[in-house]
Amino acid sequence: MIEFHGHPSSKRAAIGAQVAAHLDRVATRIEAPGVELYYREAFLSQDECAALIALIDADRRPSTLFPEDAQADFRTSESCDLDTWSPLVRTVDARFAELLALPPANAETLQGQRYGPTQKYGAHHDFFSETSAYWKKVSAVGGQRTWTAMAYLNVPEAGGGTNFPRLGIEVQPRVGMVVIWNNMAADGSPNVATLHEGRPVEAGVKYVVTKWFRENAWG
Ligand SMILES: O=C(O)CCC(=O)C(=O)O
Ligand SMILES: [Fe+2]
Repeated sequence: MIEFHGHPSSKRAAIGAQVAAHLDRVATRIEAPGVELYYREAFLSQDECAALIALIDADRRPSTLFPEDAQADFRTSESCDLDTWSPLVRTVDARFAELLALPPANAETLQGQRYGPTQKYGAHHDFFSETSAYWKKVSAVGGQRTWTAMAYLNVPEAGGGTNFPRLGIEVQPRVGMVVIWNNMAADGSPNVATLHEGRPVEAGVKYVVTKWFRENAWG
């Protein structure tokens, strides 16, 4: 099956190599065929996780999809953009940028997400498809999404892992742990092997925060 989502890019290839070299020093690599995937424990403290959960509970509403045209049962979680001016969010934003050694200006607004029982985020890519109707719009504002960093704020009683079906890897939530991956292949083109899903929560609730980095300054 041919899945074309975009062309190689020397700029994105360079971002990939530079961030991976940095993460090799500050995070742990998960062996994954053809994908740069890392984790780091205790990226957020227990107190920070609890405070972020409170912010998400105050603001959450049914998640939207980007683009907005996918099936209704695909992303059933609730989510919100976290308040950029909150001191805690500013601290966490700065820590994400430092973790990846990427310019803070390239990061999208920190997104919080809550999954109750049965809720999930179906298999998707975080990169934008250059063949999509929205590509023109997003490419003018920040360009392609390169790296994703997602931190777990709690551990659900059952379910809720982050599954990469093409890698045969399912990451299990741990409080304060961050998972980081490059959505681009080595040549800077969108990497379909990064397909991933938030598995349904079977019992309890799951909270995460996600940071998506663009190739250029965003917003
Ligand atoms: O909740 C998860 O495990 C996955 C979330 C995700 O894919 C995202 O925020 O882009
Ligand atoms: Fe994702």
